[in-house]
Amino acid sequence: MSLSLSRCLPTVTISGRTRLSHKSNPTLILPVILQSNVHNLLDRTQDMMSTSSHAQQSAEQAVSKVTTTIAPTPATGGTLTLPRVDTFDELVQEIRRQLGLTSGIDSDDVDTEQLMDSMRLYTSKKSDWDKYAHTDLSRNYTRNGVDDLNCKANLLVLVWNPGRSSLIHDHADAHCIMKILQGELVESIYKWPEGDHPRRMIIERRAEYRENDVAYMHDKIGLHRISNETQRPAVSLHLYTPPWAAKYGCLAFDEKTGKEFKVKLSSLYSDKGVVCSGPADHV
Ligand SMILES: N[C@@H](CS(=O)O)C(=O)O
Repeated sequence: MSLSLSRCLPTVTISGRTRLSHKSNPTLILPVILQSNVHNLLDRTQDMMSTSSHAQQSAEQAVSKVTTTIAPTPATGGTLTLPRVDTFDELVQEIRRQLGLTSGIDSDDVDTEQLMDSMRLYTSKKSDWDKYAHTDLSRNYTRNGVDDLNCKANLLVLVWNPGRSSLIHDHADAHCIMKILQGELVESIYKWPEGDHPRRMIIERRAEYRENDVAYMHDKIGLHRISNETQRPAVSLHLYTPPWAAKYGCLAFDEKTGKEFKVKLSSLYSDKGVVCSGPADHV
């Protein structure tokens, strides 16, 4: 039973979530219904055979089998079913679908946990995304456009040179989700500077990420800088939604004084695999 279900459903269930925000989407409803049928079956089985603890045990086992078979659980929470994401292109399609379902590009419309779950479901494969991953040793990193997701976001592949970092910066009130596609990156999270006096910026914490890790950042959490502290290039996928930084730029900060300055983020090193001309204006 578990085998045939997993074969016919190209989906993955995230266990423990109570929220089902894509009620209108049949690709999501179908597995949810099927899973709820299994639960109905269990209820009925339990009603009919309430005196038989053996039957009850088997029914419970049946449900747990289905859940574990169609439900690797990268996140915690109730029950939410997401499509499988086997390739980079499928991940882009899935992000497009999720952002397309929101009512606008207001930051509050975005279900960042679901986007992060889909990013987690994809296992990085270099041949999938290599055409976007342009390297330029004269820069700290390159910003390579993948998709603008119906103008609702920026999806970028960043290629980080060894020993290089971004500036400390904000995210223009947008959500930033980052998945490591190759190598390792370190995120240093800083407090927003307070007061008018120049003062060294305070690091709140450091996080180390490896291939396939997914991280989230927003101005409400603080400011950050990403660094490649290894001797090898690293590659990361960044989703910015809404695309405010590309539209309006973002703020960067001097680590020693906390002084802020505006940075444009509208130009790309390459777009959809094709190298663009023009100077870098990124952080
Ligand atoms: N936000 C930076 C990359 S990172 O340091 O998060 C950028 O888009 O260039």
